[in-house]
Amino acid sequence: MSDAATGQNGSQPARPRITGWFHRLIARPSFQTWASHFPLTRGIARREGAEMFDLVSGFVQSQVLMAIVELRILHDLMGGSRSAAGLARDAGMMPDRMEILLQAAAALSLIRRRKDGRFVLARKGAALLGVPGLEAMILHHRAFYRDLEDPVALLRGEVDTELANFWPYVFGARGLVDPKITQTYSDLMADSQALVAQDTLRMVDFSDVNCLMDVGGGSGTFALAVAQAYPKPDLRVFDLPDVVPGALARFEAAGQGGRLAVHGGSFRSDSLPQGADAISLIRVLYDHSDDTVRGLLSKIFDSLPPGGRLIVSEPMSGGAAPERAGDVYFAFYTMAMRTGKTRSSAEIARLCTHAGFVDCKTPPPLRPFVTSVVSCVKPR
Ligand SMILES: CC(C)=CCC/C(C)=C/CC/C(C)=C/C=C/C(C)=C/C=C/C=C(C)/C=C/C=C(C)/C=C/C=C(C)/C=C/CC(C)(C)O
Ligand SMILES: C[S@@+](CC[C@H](N)C(=O)[O-])C[C@H]1O[C@@H](n2cnc3c(N)ncnc32)[C@H](O)[C@@H]1O
Repeated sequence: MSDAATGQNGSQPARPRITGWFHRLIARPSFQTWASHFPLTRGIARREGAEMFDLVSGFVQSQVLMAIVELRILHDLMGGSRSAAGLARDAGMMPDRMEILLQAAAALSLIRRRKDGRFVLARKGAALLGVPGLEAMILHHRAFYRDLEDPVALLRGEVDTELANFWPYVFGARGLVDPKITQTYSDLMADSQALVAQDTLRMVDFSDVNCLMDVGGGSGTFALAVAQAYPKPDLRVFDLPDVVPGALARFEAAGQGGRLAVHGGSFRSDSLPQGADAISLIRVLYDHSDDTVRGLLSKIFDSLPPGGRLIVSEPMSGGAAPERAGDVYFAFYTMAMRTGKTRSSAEIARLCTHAGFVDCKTPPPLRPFVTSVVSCVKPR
């Protein structure tokens, strides 16, 4: 069969001829002009145009958001309406420049422009303030923007990325890093865990679990969310030795100290303790290479009893059905980190099956930009 019939690499079926013809037609400026006027096609043409412009200008929208967060405009508006002149004075900026920023934020529905010209908070801006850790996450995107400055060079592996150094724990480098900086990462990770824990708990039932070990459980945010949602299970957190004391402190502060045991170690070099009948991996696999993941899954398999359950929860690629959060944001984020990758639920299920697990399940994600879940079982 020719390449035209099988696709260039022989693995994809060829596109029907009609599609190529159709795409050539759509790519013609004269057709676009016609379609933008013809009553049956003008709605689609305008919508596609607006979507395309959004794609083209998305980076400016993100920078507007960055300025709004850095200048704490949403916090200011929480106290009531403000004028551009007043906010400009506070920000050390010319009023006409602040007006440009506020007008942009209003166009993005973060704030609202009143008839008298003053600005007030809009629902989206208020909601943003309530998402745990989101402002800090937006501010840390400065490093990500710099890594993305030349995306082709990034894809070719020619960029010495800043994100590769941003999360030092990934290679267990905590001891080498200023404790204040380490605390910043831990806070960002713990805050951004809140929504992940919420969605995971809505997708997975832990009521029959006697002992859950959260591997790579950080400062215990997810383990504590499980403890607070379910009275029965004992909790364990396995993480690097410098990290696990944070989990003990979190459980103590929540009055749940008696339910947690911690294990300091590295899942690269140490075996995992036995005794848990369920193990969770929350935002762990996408930090690591396939080799590390294979080794970790095999250690988890060995440490679980027959019938024991593994729950993986992290943002995932859409795989056969590409998806914005996983395939744009998280895929490029993990690529810039250079240690791991964003995998689809099918890829994760394959790795779990390879380790010996069966009965892999993928519940429909509630918010793919927060997390997706794969769960599986060690055969009895
Ligand atoms: C009462 C009446 C009349 C009306 C009410 C109307 C109503 C119900 C309005 C709804 C308002 C509302 C409650 C909105 C809620 C919005 C929420 C919850 C939005 C949540 C947004 C979450 C976002 C945008 C999350 C973004 C997460 C990011 C960017 C995470 C990045 C994580 C990274 C980079 C992790 C890195 C870890 C590593 C290093 C890879 O391992
Ligand atoms: C992205 S964080 C996720 C933390 C937590 N599960 C969450 O979702 O917030 C990855 C965690 O894996 C831990 N980790 C990385 N390498 C590890 C290793 N070799 N052994 C044990 N834990 C490790 C890190 O310390 C960190 O707490």
